[in-house]
Amino acid sequence: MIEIKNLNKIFNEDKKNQFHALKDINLKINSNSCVILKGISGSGKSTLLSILATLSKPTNGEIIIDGESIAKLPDIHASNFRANKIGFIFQSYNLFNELNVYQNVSIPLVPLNLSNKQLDEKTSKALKIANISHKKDELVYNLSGGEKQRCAIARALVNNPDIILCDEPTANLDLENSKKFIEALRSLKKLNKTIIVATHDPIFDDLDFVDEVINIADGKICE
Ligand SMILES: Nc1ncnc2c1ncn2[C@@H]1O[C@H](COP(=O)(O)OP(=O)(O)OP(=O)(O)O)[C@@H](O)[C@H]1O
Repeated sequence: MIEIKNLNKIFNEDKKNQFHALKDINLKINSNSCVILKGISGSGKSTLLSILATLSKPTNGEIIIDGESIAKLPDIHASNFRANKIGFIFQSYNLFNELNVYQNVSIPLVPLNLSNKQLDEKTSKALKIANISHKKDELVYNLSGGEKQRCAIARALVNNPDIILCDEPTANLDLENSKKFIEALRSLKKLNKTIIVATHDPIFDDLDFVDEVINIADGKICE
């Protein structure tokens, strides 16, 4: 269970360009559920996801994930938390073009100090689930958009995280690849992951495996 309590994010606090991006957010997200966080550009979706991923800290408020308070974790604990619990799929994939698919997918395992055998087993499994094993030796630079997305899915899965966060995952995909991404999400749901997708893409409307749609506007949750 993810509990968000009275969460606020103010950028550039006390400066002329201060901006209140998240305003008193309160949410409960059940484990193994798939939630769509819907809102127009600039509504605060990415800000909320990056705080949930411990990639940035809130100005105030609490986030409790499976009983652990994560909002103010010191950086070293935050990176351990991420390595064990979180898979993140970014809008722009955030892959290293000059590395091959296998190398990109195995990156989140580096902090875990695994043996080569364990590293290979986990990486191969993630490549298989994301249906990108056949390109494992290819440089990411040479992949199509849909293949880059599948590589990003494999990287998000490689540490077998409980929680998968997706930020505008279909923004750079055509309709066919967007539909394939939806089917990949459906499979992740069957693997009992908790999935949060931030999007304004109508393709996520009315999906049978989505448990809840949360609307966000101007940094606030709309009831
Ligand atoms: N580092 C920052 N400094 C100042 N303002 C910021 C910063 N990051 C985000 N913002 C502002 O916070 C608001 C919310 O941004 P956010 O990226 O969370 O929106 P979003 O809903 O994800 O938008 P999009 O769909 O376009 O990605 C925006 O107005 C943005 O300009």
